[in-house]
Amino acid sequence: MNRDGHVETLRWNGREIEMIDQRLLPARKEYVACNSARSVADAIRAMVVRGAPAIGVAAAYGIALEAVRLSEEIPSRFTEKMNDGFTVLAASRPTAVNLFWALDRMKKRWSENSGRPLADLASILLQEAHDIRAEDIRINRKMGQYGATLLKDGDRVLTHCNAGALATAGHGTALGIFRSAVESGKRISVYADETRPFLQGARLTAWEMVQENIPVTLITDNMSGYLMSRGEIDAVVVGTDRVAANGDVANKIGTYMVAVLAKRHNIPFYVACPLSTIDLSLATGNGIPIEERPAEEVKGFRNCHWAPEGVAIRNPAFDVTPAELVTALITEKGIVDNKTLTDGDLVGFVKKHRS
Ligand SMILES: CSC[C@H]1O[C@H](OP(=O)(O)O)[C@H](O)[C@@H]1O
Repeated sequence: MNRDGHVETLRWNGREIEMIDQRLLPARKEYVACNSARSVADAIRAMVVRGAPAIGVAAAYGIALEAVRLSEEIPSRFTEKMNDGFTVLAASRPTAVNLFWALDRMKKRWSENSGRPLADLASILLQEAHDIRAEDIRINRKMGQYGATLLKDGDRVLTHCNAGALATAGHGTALGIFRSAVESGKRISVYADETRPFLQGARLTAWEMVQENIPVTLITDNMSGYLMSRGEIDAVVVGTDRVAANGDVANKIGTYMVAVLAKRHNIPFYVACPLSTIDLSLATGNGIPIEERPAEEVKGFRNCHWAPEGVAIRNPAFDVTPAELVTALITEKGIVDNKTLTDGDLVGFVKKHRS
């Protein structure tokens, strides 16, 4: 646990970045140490570390550690091998824009200091990774404060997948709003979709909430419509991996279904969205790359397979919710309501607030 008493998704041990192996939770909480771009890329692809902001932080450390390693071992091939490091990290997962945002920020830091001795450059890049990690926690806390104003005492709030401390450097985005609401004295209760096939909800969100005694009820993905129809859900709050300029939202597969059901039942559908997750280079959600993950993940779970051999399998890991279904984006700079989104004013909001 870190100073805030929250789980420490990534921690610096003085020479490597350690990250919780989220494939093992909740049964086991174990850290994996990474010391290079490739080892971080492998951890991202295998979902040792997952969640858009956490992926960005991990990638930043992957670049910094690559610089440290190359400056000590093969300084003569520093530029060539650093570019290889950027390439392997960029290829690890396609949907979360935070990965590319972090890589761009590290590349900018590199170019600003390219004339320095390699050891100094490596130190500067390592400090940049530390800063990205610390900023992420601050951003999540600001977002949490804004989002908590949208929840009422006693609200029953549904969430999908895990947008918690485990998906970030700490506090979480959607779950950060829940934590901030509880810190402000609101007695909310969480309904967590199990989120097949990787079970981020059943394994990670439920674990985070139970750890902190925030009331949480686990449901299967096909139960949310029933609970909404019975008036048992007051709001939905989810995270996101990439938001297009028009407000279309990419998030874990199944989010779109939840958004359609929320609209049908007049339940507010909020998206916790750091500015770093907004991709103004894409006009609409049609341009967001959707990761297709291994069929193995759908056949069963871990060593228990229930699908017959030979069956065809699809496994898109994300879907896109159109802006018209989004009640509001909750950012660290304030709340962007649906009218702003559908009027096309998200671009202006981002340009005004993005430093
Ligand atoms: C706060 S971003 C969390 C976001 O990332 C998850 O995807 P994955 O577990 O595959 O990395 C999911 O879309 C969450 O909403």
